[in-house]
Formats: sequence, C-alpha cells, structure tokens
Amino acid sequence: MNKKPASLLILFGATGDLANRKLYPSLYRLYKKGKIAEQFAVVGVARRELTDEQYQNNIKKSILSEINHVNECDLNPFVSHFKYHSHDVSDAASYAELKQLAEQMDETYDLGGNRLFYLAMAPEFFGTITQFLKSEGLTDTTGYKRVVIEKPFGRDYKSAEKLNAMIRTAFEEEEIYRIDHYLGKEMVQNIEVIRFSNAIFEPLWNNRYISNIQITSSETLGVEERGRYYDKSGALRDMVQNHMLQMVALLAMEPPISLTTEEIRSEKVRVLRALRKYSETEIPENFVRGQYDWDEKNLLAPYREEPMVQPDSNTETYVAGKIMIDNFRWAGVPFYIRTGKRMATKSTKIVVQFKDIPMNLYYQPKETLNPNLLVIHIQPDEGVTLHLNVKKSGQKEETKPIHLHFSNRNINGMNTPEAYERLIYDSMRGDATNFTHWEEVALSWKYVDRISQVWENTREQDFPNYFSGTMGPKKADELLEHDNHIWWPIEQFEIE
Ligand SMILES: NC(=O)C1=CN([C@@H]2O[C@H](COP(=O)(O)OP(=O)(O)OC[C@H]3O[C@@H](n4cnc5c(N)ncnc54)[C@H](OP(=O)(O)O)[C@@H]3O)[C@@H](O)[C@H]2O)C=CC1
Ligand SMILES: O=C1O[C@H](COP(=O)(O)O)[C@@H](O)[C@H](O)[C@H]1O
Repeated sequence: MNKKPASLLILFGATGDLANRKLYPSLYRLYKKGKIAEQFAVVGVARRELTDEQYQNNIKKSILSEINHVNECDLNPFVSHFKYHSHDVSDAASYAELKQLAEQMDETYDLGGNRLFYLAMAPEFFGTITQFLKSEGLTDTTGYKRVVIEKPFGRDYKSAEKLNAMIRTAFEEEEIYRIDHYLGKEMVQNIEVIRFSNAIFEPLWNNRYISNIQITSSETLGVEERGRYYDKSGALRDMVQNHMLQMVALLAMEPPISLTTEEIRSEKVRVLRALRKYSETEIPENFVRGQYDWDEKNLLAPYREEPMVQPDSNTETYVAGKIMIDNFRWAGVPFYIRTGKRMATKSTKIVVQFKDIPMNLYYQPKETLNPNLLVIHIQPDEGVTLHLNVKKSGQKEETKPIHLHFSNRNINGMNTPEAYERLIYDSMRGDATNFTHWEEVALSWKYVDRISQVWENTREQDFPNYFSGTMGPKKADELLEHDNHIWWPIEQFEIE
C-alpha cells in the first residue's frame, strides 16, 4: 500500500460543520506529518459563492480554531492545494465544470487520476451525487475512484438497502468507504490487539471465564442544533446501529485468520449474524429507552424543549440493552450496552467482568472480593486498567483491590491521531478495514429495526424519565439487577 498516496479529494459539503471541525484539521495534520505531500489536492463543493481565496481563508480559520500553536503563515503552502467550486448537487449541469476542474487539478498535482469523493452532506443527497458522478463522467478516470460516505447510512434496513443500490450503480462495494468514526479511535482499534496479542486474555475470552461485558458511551451534551435530524433518529439509530454494535462485534469476533480487511470483516459479520433476535414481547424486557428531562437545578432544558424537537416527542435520547450472542463462545454471556445524551459524564468505556473464582479462600464477612475487571478506556482517557485483588499489608490474610493501569497519553505524551485523520488517510491508501461493509450495515439495521418497530408502536408513557446529568433511567439499573449484575461506575474509573 502506498504510504504517500496521490489523491484528488472532491469534498461535497465543503462549507459544513463536519468539514470545518474535523476534515480540514485532519488533512492538515496528515500534511504536517508528511503522510500527504505535494501530490494531493482538494476541490471543495457547496452551494454558496466563494472565491478560492475566501475558501482557503475559511480553511485556515478552521485549523487555527481546532489546533493549538499553529502559525497562520505556515498554513499557506497547505491551503494552496485547495480550490472551491460553487455547485448545487441536484443540478446536473454543474458536474461538467467540476469534471474540468478535477482534470485540471489532476494535471497540476500529478495525481494519476486518483479520485476520492467525500460526501460530507445530508444523507438525502448521497444517492443523487453518486448517480451524477457516474452519469456526468467524473467516475471515468484512469486512477482509482472511491466514495467516502458519512453517516447515517439509511434510517432502517429498507432505506439503507435502497441507498446502497443507488451507490452501487456508480461504485463497486470495495470502492465504498462507509464511515463509522468509532472505528478510527485509537482504543477501539486496540481491542483486537489487546485480545489477540496477549496470551493471558485469549484463553479466558469466552463464556467459561467472562461473566458479562459492559459498553458505555455517555455524552454530557444534549442534541444542541441537531434536533431536526435527531428527533427522527433517536439514540438507537444514532449510536447503537453503528458504533455500539461495531464495538460488540470487535469484542466478540473470532480471531481472523489474517489481518486483512476481508478476514476481519467476515469475522465481524459472523458475530452480527449470531445476535439473538428478540421477539416483540422480549424487547421491552431486554431494551430500555430514556429521554432526558431538566437537570436537578433546572438550568438545562429538557429534550422536548430543545429547538426543532416535537413537544410531545417519543424519541429516545438514551438506550440500554442486553445483547446476547448465540454462538459457542458467548452462549449465556450478556453484552450490556448503554448510550445517551445529557448523562453525568462524557466517556466511552468497556468493562469486561470475569467470573468469580470457584472458592474464595479470602472471604471476609465484612468485605467482598471484587471480581477481576478489564477496563478498556476509549475516551476521553485512552488506556487499559486491570482490576486485581492483592494481600493487604500486615499479618492477616486480607485482600484489597488494586488497579494496574496503562495510559496511552502518558506514554506518548501527546494526543493520539484524531479518528478522522486515520480514516481519511486509510481511504486514500485504499485500506477499508476500519470502514463498514454493506453486510455489517445490513445486519445491524435488521437487528435495530426490530427494536425501533416495537418502540414506534408503543409510546413510552414515562418520558421524560431521567434527569440531565445522571447515568440514565432507573429501569436501566433494573435491567442488570434482574441478572444480579450492576453497571460498573465508569465515571469513577479514570486512569490515575
Ligand atoms: N457535524 C458533525 O460533527 C458530524 C456530521 N456527520 C455527518 O456529516 C454530514 C454533514 O454534516 P454537517 O457538516 O454537520 O452538515 P452541515 O449542515 O453543517 O453542512 C452541509 C453542507 O452541505 C452543503 N449543501 C447543502 N445543500 C447543498 C446542495 N444542494 N448542493 C451543494 N451543497 C449543499 C452546505 O453548504 P451550502 O449551504 O453552501 O450549500 C454545507 O457545506 C451529514 O451526513 C452528517 O450526518 C457525521 C458525524 C458528525
Ligand atoms: O455519530 C455520532 O457520534 C457522536 C458521539 O461521538 P464521540 O466520538 O464524541 O463519542 C454523537 O454525539 C452523535 O450524536 C452521533 O451522531
């Protein structure tokens, strides 16, 4: 794989929030690290009228506001690779000019006809753009052609299938890079490494030794300005269909026979195929929904009072669920997931709880022996903690819990690459491992659709049912209590 790939990136949605906050800063970091060099160029596309100079100034602003210690003048050589094309993507006529510009940039920067179309726009445009790219000849190129698609990829299986069929008229499956930005996170990528490169974990990684696995992705923010999208989506579609199920798949998959894209994806697909399909009556017993209310001091508005949200909205801003994987390795082991907005802490953590030892020689009536936990800290802190029991100093045979920590930040002394930085680079190099294959998307939607159909047909009478600033509704605790488990207090599990 080429380490310094020559590419023309045609960015649809060049004036949008994602481009400004994530994509330009990530491209700049790649440039600074020398991962993209002289043979790269970007054509930004959006409707508003901008000169190239105005566009380049906007890019500078976005980089200066996202990255510290950057000198504005140092950005000039970088932004000189960017051109702007004002264009309404629904208008076929505009594509001819875009094609000309692409050819010109290709020649100027010697890009070998390699084209990466990045669709950072509202999903209703994804199908239209890809079809015009083909009909207007932009995909007829001498180099590679790839399309990077932002989320959401549909709002259920049916719409995702329709969208996929439209995209497939212009691109082959291996040319489609569906973004799930969690797959670009350092510690999500570390799940496989922790599992498959440590002899002490892999033999224990099954239903004989693991009691349950808990995945929490909690946010403190509410829906902010995204009420229009979010109220039609909800936490199940927004977070569970993609990020949470991807983490489940990485935790549960069999070791792939090699680390190729195809082998890893096919193992993830096997996990998604084994997810237990709950019946209509089992869904309320295994999945809990929540919607945020005021915070206890009444300072933050409840979900139903957020802009562009229906005042009687039945949309969930929180989901907790018990996922069962019906295969030989995982039979009987619950994978508990929870995710929500306006929770007590911004944190993504995985807690692997090992089973208790068969006979506890150190049992003291007043103390419990804590189970061994392996905590994978995805964000904001990045690392791994192993919870063990050791002897308390002194004469008596008493135990105390201790934590062995590994912190990524402390070792590197710097932030690990932003997820988008890796994913853009991977898409330029043609490495699709950390993007989702259609089969994964399809199976995840089919799983989630069964739950959303039940929720859409039955209004939740309790909404709103959790205060902002808490870890979610009481029913989510009851879900685990029913199995004699508790949610581990991840808000206290920081790496010291
Ligand atoms: N923002 C984020 O943090 C995240 C966003 N995403 C996804 O990324 C995508 C983009 O999101 P975001 O950047 O927030 O959206 P914005 O609404 O901020 O940006 C939309 C962009 O599309 C352009 N646009 C709109 N209509 C047209 C049109 N008809 N023709 C050409 N350009 C058009 C807009 O520019 P103009 O008005 O000038 O035409 C603007 O550049 C979405 O799919 C979203 O779900 C995913 C994860 C996080
Ligand atoms: O995809 C999404 O993810 C973000 C959370 O991402 P994170 O990297 O900050 O954990 C979420 O806020 C957003 O609603 C969702 O669309």
